[in-house]
This record gives sequence, structure tokens and C-alpha cells, in this order.
Amino acid sequence: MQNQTQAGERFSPFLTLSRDEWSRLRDSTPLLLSEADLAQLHGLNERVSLEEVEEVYLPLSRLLNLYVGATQNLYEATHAFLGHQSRKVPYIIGIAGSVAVGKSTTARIIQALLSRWPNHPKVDLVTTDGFLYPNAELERRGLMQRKGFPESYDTRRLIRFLADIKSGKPRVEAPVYSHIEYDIVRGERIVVEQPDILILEGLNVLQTRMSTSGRPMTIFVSDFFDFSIYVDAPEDLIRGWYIDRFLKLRETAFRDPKSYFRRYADLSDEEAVQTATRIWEEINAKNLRENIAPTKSRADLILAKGAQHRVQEVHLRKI
Ligand SMILES: Nc1ncnc2c1ncn2[C@@H]1O[C@H](COP(=O)(O)OP(=O)(O)O)[C@@H](O)[C@H]1O
Ligand SMILES: CC(C)(COP(=O)(O)O)[C@@H](O)C(=O)NCCC(=O)O
Repeated sequence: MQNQTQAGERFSPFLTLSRDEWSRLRDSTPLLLSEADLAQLHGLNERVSLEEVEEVYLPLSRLLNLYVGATQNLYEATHAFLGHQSRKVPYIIGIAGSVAVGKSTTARIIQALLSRWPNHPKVDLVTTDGFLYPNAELERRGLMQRKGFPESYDTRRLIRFLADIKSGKPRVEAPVYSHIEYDIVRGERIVVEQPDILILEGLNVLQTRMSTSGRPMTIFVSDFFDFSIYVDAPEDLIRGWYIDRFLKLRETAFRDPKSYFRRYADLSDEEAVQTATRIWEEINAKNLRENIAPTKSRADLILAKGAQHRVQEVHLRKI
């Protein structure tokens, strides 16, 4: 039994660091953040503690900075070898994980921290929800209750978007999704113009699914990633974060006259918890179990959170 465990540990592709071990790795980072910078980061999401930024996200930004620098050198070496003029190719970081685990908050913190390093000041952020089919198309395909499932995305369009970015196109556009309207915003675009780093955040970014036609896909979204992060937490905690966010939105975004969820704005506390729990169970938990959690081991780094979004452990791919 013991031998089996030892063998299992020996062959794990991940190195596991406790929070303390991980946070010590920041010590040799020249601290690029002033108190004012930290305060500004806190402004991204007032629920994120500064301790968390310093102990978890600063070491992460140091690691990413080293990786980006190494990749930039590698590109230059290839271009020198080929005798080409080197041209800028954005470094792409994918961030995966469940609905409500904190992907977009993590992405925004990483964006803010990475843009402070001198060799990659321009850091753009795109979310995959823009590549969901519009509601009209989801309705046509009978997929309105499957939003976020692999088949609800125009994966080919997402792959074309990434291929354009990696081929060095000066200007690439992505469609935009509105959480208020619960739909793609017609005519609105986010423009990506050769950033140093692009962060792509979404539920499905590590998936290797079949195409809707049933033919195997020969290329995956993650083929374009230079680095990927999976934000992880126990399912019961994520359910709680989903319900909390729903209650908060009931006070704010759901009151917007344009909100698809206007009808939820006047729910009592108890009704709101019941509604959020139902959506969680019927859509998001199912998607997490079937399609998202199985992709965790494909990430280069896993942030394992506990209560209050506090990162407890970091698993870093070593091979
Ligand atoms: N590091 C964090 N500390 C505290 N609260 C957080 C943190 N990350 C996310 N949250 C909260 O958890 C909820 C889900 O986060 P969000 O980033 O919107 O998730 P996702 O993009 O995965 O759906 C939000 O209410 C957010 O404020
Ligand atoms: C828009 C989402 C699919 C997330 O998309 P992502 O940016 O991760 O691709 C998700 O937030 C969502 O709306 N899910 C449908 C069920 C729900 O309303 O929670």
C-alpha cells in the first residue's frame, strides 16, 4: 500500500506547495507594488484581501514573469536561427474553473500585477462568454438550459480568434457577452491589438471535446496557451459563492431595467436562495462535474482555494 502511494507521488506531474511555502517564493521578487498600487488592486474587488494579493498572487506574478521572459527569449532564438526579423507574438495565459470559483477576479488581479513588469506592460483580458452562441441560436438548438456547456460555444470561432492572435495579426476582434442582458451584445466588439500578454478566462478553456458534428477536433483552445491556471475549490464552497453572488446581484444588477433577471429582483431572501440553488444544481454543478473538473489535471498550475477564497495550496506542473 505504502509503495503504491510512494509510486503515485513519485509520478505526479505536479509539485504541491503549501500556502506558506508558496508565499515565501515571493521574497526574492523586487516588490513592484506600492501601497497605492495595492489599494488600487483592492478596488478591483473589495472582498479580496491585500494579504491574499501579497502571499498568493505576487509569487504567481513572479513565476509568470519568469516564464514570459523565457518564452520571449525562445522566440528570439528561433527568429535568429531562421534569420527573420522577430515580431511580437502575445503570450497567452488560460484561466479555467467552475462558474463562481473566482476566475474573473483571479484574471483581473493577474492582469493588474503582470502589467507592472517592464518586459510586458500591455496585458489584455478576454472572457470566453463572448463566444457563446447568441440566445436566439441557443434556443434554435434547444440549448438555453445548457449555457456554459461545451456545445453552447462557437469553439471554431474561438480557435480562429486565438490563431489570429498567435499569427501576429495587428488587430483581432472578439464578440462581447452581457451578463445583464444574458446574451451576446449585437455589434459590440472587444479589440485585441498585439498585447504582450493575453489572458483568456472561461469555464471550458482546457477542454478537449468532440466537435458538434461528432468528428474529432484536431486542434484545441489550449493548444494556443503558453500557460494555464485552474482555479479549484470544493464544490460546496463554490455553491455558496454562487448563491452569495446571486443575492448580491439581486440588490444591484438584477434591478437594471435591461436585466434578463429583472423578475428575480423582488424575490424574498428565501426564494432567492432557492432559485440560485436550482440554477446551480441544474446547470452549473452539472457542467462542473461533467466538463470542467475533469480538465483540472491539464493545467500548468492549480490554485486550490478553501473558505473565503483563501488559497490553501498551489500545485505547479513540473513536467
Ligand atoms: N480572491 C477572492 N477573495 C474574495 N472574494 C472573491 C475572490 N475571488 C472571487 N471572489 C468573489 O466570488 C464570487 C465569484 O467570483 P468571480 O470572479 O465572479 O467568479 P467566476 O468568474 O469564476 O464566475 C464573486 O462574488 C467575487 O466577488
Ligand atoms: C456565461 C457563463 C456560461 C460563463 O461563461 P464563461 O465566460 O466562463 O465562458 C455563466 O456565467 C452562465 O451564465 N451560466 C449559465 C447559468 C447561470 O445563469 O448561472
